Amino acid sequence: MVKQVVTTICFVLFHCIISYWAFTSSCSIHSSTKIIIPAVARYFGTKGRYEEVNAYLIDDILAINNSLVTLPSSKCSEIHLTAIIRHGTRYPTIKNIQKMREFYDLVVRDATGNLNCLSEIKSQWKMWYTDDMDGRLVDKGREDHRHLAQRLIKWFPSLLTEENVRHGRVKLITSSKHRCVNSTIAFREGLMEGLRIEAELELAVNDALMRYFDQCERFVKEVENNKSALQEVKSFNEGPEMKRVMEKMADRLVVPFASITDDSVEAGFFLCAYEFAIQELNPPWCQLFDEVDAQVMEYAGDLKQYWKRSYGHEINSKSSCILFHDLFHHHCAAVTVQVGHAETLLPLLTLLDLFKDDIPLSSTNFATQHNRIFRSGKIVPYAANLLVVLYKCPEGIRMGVRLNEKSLTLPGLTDPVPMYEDVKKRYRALLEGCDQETVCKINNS
Ligand SMILES: O=P(O)(O)O[C@H]1[C@H](OP(=O)(O)O)[C@@H](OP(=O)(O)O)[C@H](O)[C@@H](O)[C@H]1OP(=O)(O)O
Repeated sequence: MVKQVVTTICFVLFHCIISYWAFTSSCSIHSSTKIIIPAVARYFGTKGRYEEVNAYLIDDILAINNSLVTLPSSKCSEIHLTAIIRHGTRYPTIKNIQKMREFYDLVVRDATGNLNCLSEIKSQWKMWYTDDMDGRLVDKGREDHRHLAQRLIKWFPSLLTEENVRHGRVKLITSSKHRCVNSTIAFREGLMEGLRIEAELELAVNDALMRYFDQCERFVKEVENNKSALQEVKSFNEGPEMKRVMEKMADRLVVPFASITDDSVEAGFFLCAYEFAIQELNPPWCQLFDEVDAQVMEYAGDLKQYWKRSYGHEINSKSSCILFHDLFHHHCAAVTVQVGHAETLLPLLTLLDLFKDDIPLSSTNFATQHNRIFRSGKIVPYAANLLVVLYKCPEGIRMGVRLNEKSLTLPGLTDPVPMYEDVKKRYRALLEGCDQETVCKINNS
């Protein structure tokens, strides 16, 4: 009898353990100690965290990884740093909040699937995003910039100094958008905290430099206001890969296929991405996508960036001529920090011929682009940063370029820290041309 009671107790205990594990493993997963990263987090594109690009930061947000950076000889000293930085983690824009709300309402109203996550979405999760959030910076975004400032002090201790701050040799420039202004304020706070000082440090709004795309008439006419400029994106969203994602979503929710659109699956993917990026949760929304779905969603996002901000149209990169020239015009500052958008960085990186695949991204070659170089989540996650350093060496001035705190070798050059003169030779055509007024002029021909 005793043996039977003991066996029963063990069986019940075992069943409880299994069912607890099954529940947590199939839905939103909270761990009291570590953040559980959604399996699809690497596919969030421009909605992705900076930590997904530099995973060592997850354990120590102030760590710097010297093995990722190539320095010139120790006889060289840093004389100038330009840092062009995307704002930190933000809320969704209003257009996406509205899509997310619509999808949430559909799931709550119509979904009858028996996935554990669906019951969590229907019984626990509440739509908390409101239109007024519209792309504003979140607390995590302030942290992104505060921490980046403190890491840059560790990377450049001879440039980011109390003396340079107090003598006006550190300049802060920002886009007028609230997420950029607030990121720059957070960056400044991180700087003061890292240097352990309190000092006056003005920030200057400069949209001609940080939002040049708004003022480039040819870009506005030929891309921003021209729906056909993103035809590849539209075709992909209407194509077989996206259709399969939509079908699988309808099957998981057990709703009519016709009620799931490409906007629905994008909204669901954004709910997953934003819940993780903003609250560091692994939300039930992420369980509605498998890895293949996530790769398709990532490619749709990359197609948008490619055709609207990068190699898709020449004017995309040419619209950044003003920022390109500014990069080679060394203000009297020791450090220039410029805070903008993904669309501030991507055209400039394109103008420098960086992240260029041999085969253009199109609506019909997803299957062969799995190993593409152009992955927006790797290039411009939240707080992405392009660092251009000038070094004074016995042999002359050298230039080092880093993206997201990793050294980059400029295309056409072999030295990871080339002579400045060689860089200027490599980009001579742009330095002698690439006149903003000329390239942005609408050809009335
Ligand atoms: O899809 P949304 O509305 O989020 O697109 C945003 C841009 O976000 P991104 O596509 O880069 O994730 C936003 O860029 P950000 O760097 O400021 O986040 C951009 O400023 C905003 O206008 C939206 O871009 P769109 O091209 O107008 O859709």
